[in-house]
Amino acid sequence: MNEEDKLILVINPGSTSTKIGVYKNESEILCKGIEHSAEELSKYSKMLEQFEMRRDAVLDCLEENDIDRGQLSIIVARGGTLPPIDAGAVYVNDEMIKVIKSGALAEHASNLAALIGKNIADPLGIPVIIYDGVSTDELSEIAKISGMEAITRDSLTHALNTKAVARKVAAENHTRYENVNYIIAHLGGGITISLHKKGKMIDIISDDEGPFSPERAGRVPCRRLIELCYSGKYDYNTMRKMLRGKGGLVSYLGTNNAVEVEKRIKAGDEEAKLIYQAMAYQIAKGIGELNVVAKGKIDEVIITGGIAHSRMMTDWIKDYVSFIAPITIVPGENELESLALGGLRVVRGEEKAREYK
Ligand SMILES: Nc1ncnc2c1ncn2[C@@H]1O[C@H](COP(=O)(O)OP(=O)(O)O)[C@@H](O)[C@H]1O
Ligand SMILES: CCCC(=O)OP(=O)(O)O
Repeated sequence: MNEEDKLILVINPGSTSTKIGVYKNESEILCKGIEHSAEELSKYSKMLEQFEMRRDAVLDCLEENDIDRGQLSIIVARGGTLPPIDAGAVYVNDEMIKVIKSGALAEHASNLAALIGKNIADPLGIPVIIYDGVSTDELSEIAKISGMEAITRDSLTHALNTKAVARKVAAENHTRYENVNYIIAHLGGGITISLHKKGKMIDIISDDEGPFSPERAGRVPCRRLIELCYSGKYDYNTMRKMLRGKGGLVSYLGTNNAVEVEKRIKAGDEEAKLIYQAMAYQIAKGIGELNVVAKGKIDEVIITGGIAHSRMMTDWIKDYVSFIAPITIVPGENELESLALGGLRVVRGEEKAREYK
C-alpha cells in the first residue's frame, strides 16, 4: 500500500477528555471525544498516572470503530509542556519520553499524548511526531526577560490552533502566514494571546501572565500571591489549583461554563456580568500590550477558541480593540485537523520532522 493511502492517528488529550482522530490524506475517517468524568479522574493525584486509562480508551475506540492499527503510517500527538521546542514536527524519541516521565514538567494533559502515541507506535514500527507543541518557542530575545533573573518567561501557548488559524486567515486574504502580522487571542478553558510576526510567534501572553479564563486565574498581583502561599492556610497543590482549575470564572462564579455565565447575565445577574466583562477587559488589555510590541503594525486581530462562539464576549472585546486592525472571529479550535495536516506534510515529504534533543 502506498504510504499516502495509509492512515494517520491523531491523539489530543485535554483536561476532561481525550480527543482522537483518524485521517486518510486530508479526509477525516473518525473523530471522537472520549469523556473522562470528574469521578473517574479524581482517582488520580498526578496527570502521568492517567496514562494507562487514556491509552486503553484510545485503543478501545480504534477497535470499536474497526480501525486496523496495521494500516497506520504515522501517529501525531499534541506536544506538551516540554522545555522550549521549535515549531512544526518533532519526533517523539526515548529522550522526549524520559523528559515527560521525569515529572518535572508543568502538569498538563497534553503531556500524555506523546507517551500514548509511542506506546502504540513502537510495536507497529511506525513514527510518532508532535506538531506545533504547547512549548513552541519563537520568542524574541527581549521577550524572554521576565524582570527576575531566576525566572525565564516560558512560551506556553495554544501554538497548534493559533498557527493553523493564522495560516487559514492568511490564505483567505490571498497571502501567506510568513507575510503578515497577527495578534491571536485563543479563548478556551485557558486563555493565551500571541503575536505572530511574519510567520513567527515572537511574543505571547501565557495562561498565567494575562487575562483570567473560565478556569484559570491569569496574572494576579504577585506580592499578594506570595502572602497567600506562605499564609499557612494552603498547601502547594491547593495553591496550584487556585491558579489552574479553580481560578477565573470558577473562582468568582463557581462554573467554568461560559454559556452558563451568559444565561445568568441574560437573567439579570449583575455579579456575573461584572466578572464576565472583566474577562473581556483583560483580554482586550492583553491584545493592546502585543499591539505595542508590533508598534501598531497589525494586519488582523483574530479571536478563536470555544468562547469565540460568543457574540456577547467578542462584541465587548471588539469595542476595546477594533481601532487596532480588522477583527476576524474563528470560533472553536481545530486541533485534530491541524495535527493531521502536520503529519500529512511529513508523510508526503513536504516537511521534515526534527529529532528531539
Ligand atoms: N456558544 C458558546 N458561547 C460561549 N461560550 C462557549 C460557547 N461554546 C463553548 N463555549 C465555552 O468555551 C470554553 C471551552 O472552550 P474550548 O476552546 O473548547 O476549551 P478547551 O479546549 O480549553 O477545553 C468553555 O468555557 C465553554 O463554555
Ligand atoms: C498552557 C497553554 C496551553 C493551554 O492552556 O492549553 P489548554 O487550553 O488545552 O489547557
